[in-house]
Amino acid sequence: MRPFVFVNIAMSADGKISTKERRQVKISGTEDFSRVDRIKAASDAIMVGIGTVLADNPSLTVKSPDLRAERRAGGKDEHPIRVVVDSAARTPLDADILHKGTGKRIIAVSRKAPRERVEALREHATVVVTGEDSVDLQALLEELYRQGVRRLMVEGGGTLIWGLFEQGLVDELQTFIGNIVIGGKDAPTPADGEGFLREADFARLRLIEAVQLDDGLLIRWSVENR
Ligand SMILES: NC(=O)c1ccc[n+]([C@@H]2O[C@H](COP(=O)([O-])OP(=O)(O)OC[C@H]3O[C@@H](n4cnc5c(N)ncnc54)[C@H](O)[C@@H]3O)[C@@H](O)[C@H]2O)c1
Ligand SMILES: Nc1nc(=O)c(N)c(NC[C@H](O)[C@H](O)[C@H](O)COP(=O)(O)O)[nH]1
Repeated sequence: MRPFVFVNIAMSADGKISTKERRQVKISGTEDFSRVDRIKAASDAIMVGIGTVLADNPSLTVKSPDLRAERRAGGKDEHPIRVVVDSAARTPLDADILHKGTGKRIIAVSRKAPRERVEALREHATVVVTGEDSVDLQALLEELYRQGVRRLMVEGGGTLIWGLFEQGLVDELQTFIGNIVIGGKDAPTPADGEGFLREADFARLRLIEAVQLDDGLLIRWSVENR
């Protein structure tokens, strides 16, 4: 058993999620950022790849005091469990995700992660070890389910999202398309990695809704062939 997995990503009108130097850019406007806060508050856990932690240093906390109060009233921690997929245990010990806000953190590493890094991270987070060279995403999702996670939000980046699509582990995709053009053939996109080679393998989506937010468009799809 695994949680319901939905990906939320913001991309430019030309399909990029950051600049080619992986510098974070503001793609969402205020309406989309408050929507992101709401769907985060409605999730049991939120997951990112180590590339995103190193590039953006996100805290992944719920920003609205009202939404945090609602979670507390429902008997939950103020913030969802924060999960980093980090095969080689490279999460910096001073990363905001380890220090900002209360609640549980999980760092998922592989068996090749250096033992001293893993021990240092254990001071701040629960460390889950799966996979040989890179984290076994299926096994990680099963472990999150065992820990009570039923609804998991994935916030990127493109490498982790590709890994989840490649293995048929995504149930829903929410893409906000913002009103900027970033350009650059090497700028990250919502699903990077190798990409599917055969049409038969493509993830197939069904449109749930498309709504205007600010000067952009939010599109929600369910994944049909997971
Ligand atoms: N616009 C947005 O909504 C948004 C959101 C998040 C990140 N970003 C951008 O994305 C970029 C970072 O993306 P990225 O692709 O470099 O890194 P990422 O966040 O996707 O992390 C990739 C890492 O995940 C780890 N990983 C471990 N096991 C894996 C597996 N089985 N499959 C896949 N990955 C595995 C690997 O160590 C890999 O290096 C940054 O530029 C950031 O600003 C944008
Ligand atoms: N939805 C969204 N729109 C954007 O325009 C943008 N740049 C991100 N980027 C994702 C980023 O990696 C972090 O998830 C957020 O910046 C949250 O980080 P904080 O919790 O505020 O520290 N996400």
